[in-house]
Amino acid sequence: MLIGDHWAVELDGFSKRHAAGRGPGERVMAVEGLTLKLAPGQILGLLGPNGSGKTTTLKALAGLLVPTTGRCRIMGAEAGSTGARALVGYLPEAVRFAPHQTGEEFLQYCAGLSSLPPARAEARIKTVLAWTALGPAAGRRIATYSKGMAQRLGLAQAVLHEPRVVLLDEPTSGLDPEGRLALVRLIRDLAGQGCAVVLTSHLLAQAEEVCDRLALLGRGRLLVSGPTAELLGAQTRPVAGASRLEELYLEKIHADV
Ligand SMILES: Nc1ncnc2c1ncn2[C@@H]1O[C@H](COP(=O)(O)OP(=O)(O)OP(=O)(O)O)[C@@H](O)[C@H]1O
Repeated sequence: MLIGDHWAVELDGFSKRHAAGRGPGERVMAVEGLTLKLAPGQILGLLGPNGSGKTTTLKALAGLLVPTTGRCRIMGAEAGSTGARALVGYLPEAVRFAPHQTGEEFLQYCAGLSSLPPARAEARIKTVLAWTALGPAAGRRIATYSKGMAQRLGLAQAVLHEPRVVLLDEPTSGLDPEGRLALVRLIRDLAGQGCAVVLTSHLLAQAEEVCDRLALLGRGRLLVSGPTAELLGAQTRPVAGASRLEELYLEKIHADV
């Protein structure tokens, strides 16, 4: 399960309060006391209603937010440290591309941000363009890309520096079935290469199919987590028209009032 003595991802009592206004008392408790672990090569689906703390958790793991309390670690390194940043790749929910740039220029820019040496940058850009099937479109302006192509480019930037942990915020949202399938294949491929993947999604059927483990958040707190097969195997109450995961989701969210 572990590489060395470390989990790929470890959240230990992670809490985050966001400042919601100018006053010191105006705070939003986005995540409260979240403890989770993920081994290399596993895919974790972070689920929950809007505002339940999924993006806040990913941002903390990416080192973009400092925990209010608790710890977030990537392969044993404190999230946000130089060591952890080199090991983690992040695809935000909405990537902001400069539309005048070509796909290749965008990746060159990202390689610069990651301080990849020129020869390694060139080789990695070639590899990720081929991996995401964007090679033929590499010289085209991003403004001309379909949403599926833009999302694959976003994934290409997330893995450019060969991270061991990849964080994906709603990676297949808004994609057509073919685009979704292409992303799912790439995500599985990453796990097959030994990466730990944490993704958020509102698409329960897809999460059920793709994720080895699931964690359901409600109002910033962990409602249930575990291996997908185990969680769904315990779900026996039949609800007409609902999948086992939809059933579990609704049961836990409705109980969290
Ligand atoms: N920068 C911020 N400043 C203040 N409050 C924030 C900030 N970011 C998030 N929040 C609040 O924290 C809570 C959790 O938000 P978060 O974006 O993590 O939820 P989410 O589960 O990712 O939601 P969604 O499914 O809509 O993407 C919400 O109440 C949100 O309004």
